[in-house]
Amino acid sequence: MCSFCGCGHRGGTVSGLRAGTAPPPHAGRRRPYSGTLTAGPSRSLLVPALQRRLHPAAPAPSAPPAPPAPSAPPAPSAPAPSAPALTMSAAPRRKGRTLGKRPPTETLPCSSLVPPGGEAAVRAPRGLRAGLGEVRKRERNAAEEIQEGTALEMGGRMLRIMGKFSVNALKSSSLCNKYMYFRNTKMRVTGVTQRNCSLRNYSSPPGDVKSLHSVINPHISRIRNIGIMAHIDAGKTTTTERMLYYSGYIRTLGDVDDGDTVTDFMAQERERGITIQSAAVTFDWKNYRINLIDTPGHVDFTVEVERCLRVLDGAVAVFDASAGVEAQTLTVWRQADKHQIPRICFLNKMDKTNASFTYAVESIKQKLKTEPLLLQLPIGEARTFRGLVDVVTKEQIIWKPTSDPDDGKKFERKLLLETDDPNLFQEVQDARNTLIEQVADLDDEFAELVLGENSENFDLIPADKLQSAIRRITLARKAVPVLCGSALKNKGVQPLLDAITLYLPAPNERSYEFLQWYKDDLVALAFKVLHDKCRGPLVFVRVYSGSLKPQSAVYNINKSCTERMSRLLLPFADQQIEIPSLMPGNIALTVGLKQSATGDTIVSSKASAVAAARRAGRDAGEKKRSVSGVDSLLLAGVEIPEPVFFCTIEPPSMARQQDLDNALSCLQREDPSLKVKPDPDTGQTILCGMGELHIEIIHDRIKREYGIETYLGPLQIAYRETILNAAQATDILDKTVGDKRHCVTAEIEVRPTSGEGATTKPIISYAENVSEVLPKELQGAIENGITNSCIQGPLLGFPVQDIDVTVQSLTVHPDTSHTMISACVSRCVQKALKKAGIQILEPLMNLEITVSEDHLSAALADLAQRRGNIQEIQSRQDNRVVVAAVPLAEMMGYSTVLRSLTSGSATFTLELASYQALSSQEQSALLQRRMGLV
Ligand SMILES: Nc1nc2c(ncn2[C@@H]2O[C@H](COP(=O)(O)OP(=O)(O)OP(=O)(O)O)[C@@H](O)[C@H]2O)c(=O)[nH]1
Repeated sequence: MCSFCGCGHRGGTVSGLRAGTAPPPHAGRRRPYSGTLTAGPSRSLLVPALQRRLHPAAPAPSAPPAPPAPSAPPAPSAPAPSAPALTMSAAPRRKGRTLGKRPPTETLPCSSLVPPGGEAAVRAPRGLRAGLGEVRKRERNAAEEIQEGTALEMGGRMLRIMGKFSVNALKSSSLCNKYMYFRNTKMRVTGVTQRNCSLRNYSSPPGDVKSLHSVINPHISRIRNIGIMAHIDAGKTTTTERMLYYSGYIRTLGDVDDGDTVTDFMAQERERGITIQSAAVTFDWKNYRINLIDTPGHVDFTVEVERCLRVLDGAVAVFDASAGVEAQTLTVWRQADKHQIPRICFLNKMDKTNASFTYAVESIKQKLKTEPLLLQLPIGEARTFRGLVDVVTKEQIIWKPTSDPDDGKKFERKLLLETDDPNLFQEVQDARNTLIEQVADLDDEFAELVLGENSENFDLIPADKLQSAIRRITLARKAVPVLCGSALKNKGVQPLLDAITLYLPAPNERSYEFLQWYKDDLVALAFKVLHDKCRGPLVFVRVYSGSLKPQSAVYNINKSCTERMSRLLLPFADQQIEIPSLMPGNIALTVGLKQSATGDTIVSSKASAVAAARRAGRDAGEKKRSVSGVDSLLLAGVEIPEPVFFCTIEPPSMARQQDLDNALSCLQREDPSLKVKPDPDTGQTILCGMGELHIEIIHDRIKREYGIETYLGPLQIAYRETILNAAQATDILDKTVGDKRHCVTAEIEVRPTSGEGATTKPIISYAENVSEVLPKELQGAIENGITNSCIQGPLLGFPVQDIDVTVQSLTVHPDTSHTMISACVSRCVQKALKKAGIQILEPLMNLEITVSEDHLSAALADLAQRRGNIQEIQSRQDNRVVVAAVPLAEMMGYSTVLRSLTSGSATFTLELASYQALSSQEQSALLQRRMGLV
């Protein structure tokens, strides 16, 4: 039994659960798991089970000995088993029968595909690999047993069987000539060959020094809450995967291109090779606890990045060393500035042709306007990149292919001597002197040291003093340490991990103003919600003060409700471990919180919130403020930008509308940038998103995760409306409902906002004669009416932006309800807006295209046809970067066009810049289109 959800899934509880965030294997997603524990222990056995794995030598406490499983994978330290490999043939399968002549069976000798002991060559097409679950299911039905670690050849490709579903040792005779199906492919096992296949043996934390206490609650000074952020494809996920590997939490390296990394666990992520959802993983590195969040790089998921930054104490900005600072890097860098997050830069992809350390550093200086501290220098570049020199200690770190596979675990670290490489030695010497001068300029304490006894010889300055000064500077965000490496080639990740622990802050080194009002009471922020089919919503929380305990009630300030949390889980690499408490500074998953959504503040009780509100009120000089009125008590939520695309979404039949509504509300809790609303005219459900990819992914998730095949209407642009002139209107509402007469007379003026803004929140003011007599309780009803009328503009129903609204006069009959006041005010504002003359605004996007010189003119010519305004053409190594402003309406399906224009060599990013007015012809053409006249 699955001990998490109580469903019938058989398999290890601890090791059987997926990466950080995913459901158990039976949920049908994600790769299968190796089962170091064959039968799921009960909840109470979780901690002892963990203890046993941490101390493998210790006898199991009271659990009955598990029956010997013939297929159980070896202990982590044991050599990989020698498992037989299957050879299969593939034939197309259509509607349940094979059409035409069966293609000849091709049997390749396994040895030609899998090098001895080599997993590296076992590369299956992503789709096929994702479909192994299917193969496995068929296998089970056919009562066949395949051993984990088996290599399976399919269509001439070798596939690894990654799940554990063997009972008997593999017998070629019993498998040969049996058919299996995968999607439209019928496959036959034609041979079984004994081969060594290394196992991906997940989630056995190294059983060496860690005690249970350190696993659960490390000292706060040893916690690092870190995010990995960058432009799309810079290598965040690859770097994260290496970190998990070197810290010992996964046994084999996953690969983005193969779709088997720990943090990219959604089917869509694995198929597309991109990160869509941030994933939180916890691991330990040299006695430090690292809670790491891998964030998406695509601009459509910027909100996801921002909400993660909210709970981070530090970040690693990853760069493609051949491209330097790219468009999305700038965006996330600004977000990190906003949240005052200390950062480290990691120049990745140093192995790439065109990689240039100097170019990347220069672009950090120029574009990010920050001071880079070069803590490392590369040894070689591009193909010759083989290691780095630590500028602080003057040690060279060289990765030599000493092991097979060359996983980068082993490297040589020794002092760089002049005799080793005189040029490099001089370069390092110069770089160290420059670094010391930079640090001395930024840190007074270090300056004293440099100017004192060591002024004559910088070589005498101890490395630890320099490191401490670099730490202070990084924490104060006066400069950023820069490191380099190649995650894919397994170089530079261990020094990066060291730098994270050395230079990025612990939670107690960050200051949060709100903590003073809570004393030591619990304050936590829910920063991510996932829906697990079995366990319901899983809410990721970060604790700022106090402690969280399972089976306890907590109070959600945003939702004003008390909720019960049933369990607390640590997302250790790709498994979730139940813990008895969560201390300040730490991040964990909670089970049981049904109401909490992303961005909600959680405290221990309502009384605690009220007490904190009172203290905050006292501080602000305002006594007796209500809890709801104390915004400062809520941890700053994430600003969600307005979506730029929308489309209608329909279920396959009316009977499934309820299911669709439910799926959408779950997805909205996970993703606050997704907006869902009914169309006021047609009653259809409208889906609003941040981009084409965002909506496509949501559509796909509804199908895969909720089993609803929905129909999307054409993708449309979310325009905005504004007014051209000031105007005034009067409205009278006089209605008798029952025995009550509701009577309101409102006179309201609207004006275009004078300042720069692009805000859809109207600025509300009251004429002096109104504000003097207006009872406080009516103010809410009036402001509701004004805000509601601005949500849907009078011309096309788009939000109205940049307006000032002044209530000139208001007369209210004593019996009038607040709803009637709101309705009258809303109608009055609509009247005034119509009189003021409506202008439609369209989203204007910042477009950045990276294109080779050969295709530049084709891309520019195409932009000219799209009303594009080219602002700049920069050089980036051998490529050109075109920066332009283009209306979003012209960018539909642009990726396909650009791909064909540039033979797939160009890339682009699109980001909302502002809203610009449509010309009168464009506006009338749009009106006609919307009315269906053209
Ligand atoms: N040559 C080279 N390629 C790399 C390196 N690191 C990552 N890559 C490749 O770059 C591509 C993108 O890698 P990811 O790790 O998915 O990048 P990412 O930043 O996580 O991407 P998103 O999450 O989609 O933004 C993959 O094809 C990787 O194999 C590296 O050090 N060198």
